[in-house]
Amino acid sequence: MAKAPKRVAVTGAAGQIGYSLLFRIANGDLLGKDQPVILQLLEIPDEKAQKALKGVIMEIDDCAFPLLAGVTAHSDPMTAFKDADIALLVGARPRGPGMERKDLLEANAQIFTVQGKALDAVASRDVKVLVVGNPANTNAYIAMKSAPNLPAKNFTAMLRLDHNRALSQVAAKIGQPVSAIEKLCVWGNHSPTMYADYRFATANGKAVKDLINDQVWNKDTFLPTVGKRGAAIIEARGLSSAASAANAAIDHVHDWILGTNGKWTTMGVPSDGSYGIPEGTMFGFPVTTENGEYKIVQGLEIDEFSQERINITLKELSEEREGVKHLVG
Ligand SMILES: NC(=O)C1=CN([C@@H]2O[C@H](COP(=O)(O)OP(=O)(O)OC[C@H]3O[C@@H](n4cnc5c(N)ncnc54)[C@H](O)[C@@H]3O)[C@@H](O)[C@H]2O)C=CC1
Ligand SMILES: O=C([O-])CC(=O)C(=O)O
Repeated sequence: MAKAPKRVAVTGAAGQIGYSLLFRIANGDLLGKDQPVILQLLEIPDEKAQKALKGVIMEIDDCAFPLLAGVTAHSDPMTAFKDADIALLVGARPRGPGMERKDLLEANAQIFTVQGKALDAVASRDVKVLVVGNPANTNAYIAMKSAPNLPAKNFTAMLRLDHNRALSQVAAKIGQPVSAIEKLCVWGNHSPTMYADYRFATANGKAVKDLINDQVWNKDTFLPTVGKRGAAIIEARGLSSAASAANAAIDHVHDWILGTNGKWTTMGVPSDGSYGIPEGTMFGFPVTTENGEYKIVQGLEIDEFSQERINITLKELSEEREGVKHLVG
C-alpha cells in the first residue's frame, strides 16, 4: 500500500536555496523514492516574493513529480507549518562580501522567534526541524527556545555543508573518492571557527591522518579552506552558495530520517553535555542516526589541539547565545 504523504514546510521558498531544494524534495531525494510529499511553502507577505513563489510552483507543477501529493503557498508561518512533519527553515537574509555570518544575527534572529512559536502552535508534535538560515546554530537555538512544547532534540542546525566540504578536501588530498572516507566530523559553529576533524577518519580502512601525515597542511590549508569556503564562494559567484547548501540540507534530513547504517555524519544538535559542551548549546557533533533519531558519537579522545579549537568555536557560540538572550526569555 502507498505510504501516506509527509508534509514538508520550506521557508524562503522563492530564494536561491529554495530553487535548488524544492525540486529535489518533490523528486523523492529527501524522504525516499516511495514517500509521497506535500510541500508547504512560505515566503514573506510581499507582492514580489509571493509572485516569485507562484512562478516556482508553476515550474514544480510542470515537472509532474509522481511523488508530489500537493503544494501550497503561504505568507503566514501559522498556515505554512500546519501539521508539518519536516520543517526546513531557509528563509533569512544571506550575507554579502565582507560580512561574517554572525553579522546577520540582528537581521535574522526575529524570524526564528516567530517561526519557533508558530511551529510550537501548529506543527506535528514530532516535527523535525533543520535551520539553514544564518547564523544557523544560533537561529536554531532561538527556534528551539521559542517552541517549549516540542522536543528540543528535534531542532537542528546545518553543519552538513561544512562536513561535505571537508570530505571533498580530504578526498582530493589523499586521491581517493569521497565514498571511501568514513568517520569525519565537524565540531561547533557553522562559521570560520568550526573545527573539521579527520583524526578518526578512515579511507578504505586506513587512517586518513597517517595517509596525510601533515599537521601543517591540516592547520594552515585544510581548516582555513573549509572554514572560509562560504566566503570564497561569495567572492567568486557574487552570491552565497545555494545548490551545495540545498544538497547539504537534503543530505542532513535524508540521513536523519532514513539512517546512516552506523556511519558517522555531522549535525548541529542541542548538546546533551557531551564533550563538556554546555547543555542546550546548538553544536556540530559527530552523530549516527537510526529510526529517525540521532546519537552523538561518544568516547572520542580530544587532544590538546582539538580542545583548543573546540573551545574557540564554543566561545563564539556562547557569545552569540548571550547576544540573543532577550529574544528567548
Ligand atoms: N547553514 C548553511 O550551511 C548555509 C546557510 N545559508 C543561509 O541560508 C539563507 C538563505 O539563503 P538564500 O536562499 O541564498 O537567500 P535568498 O535571499 O536568495 O532567499 C531567502 C528567501 O527567504 C525569504 N525570507 C526572508 N525572510 C523570510 C521569512 N521571515 N519567512 C519566509 N521567508 C523569508 C526571502 O524573501 C527570500 O526569498 C541565508 O541566511 C544564508 O546565509 C546559505 C548557505 C549555507
Ligand atoms: O557563507 C555564507 O554566508 C553562506 C554559507 O553559510 C556557506 O556557504 O557556508
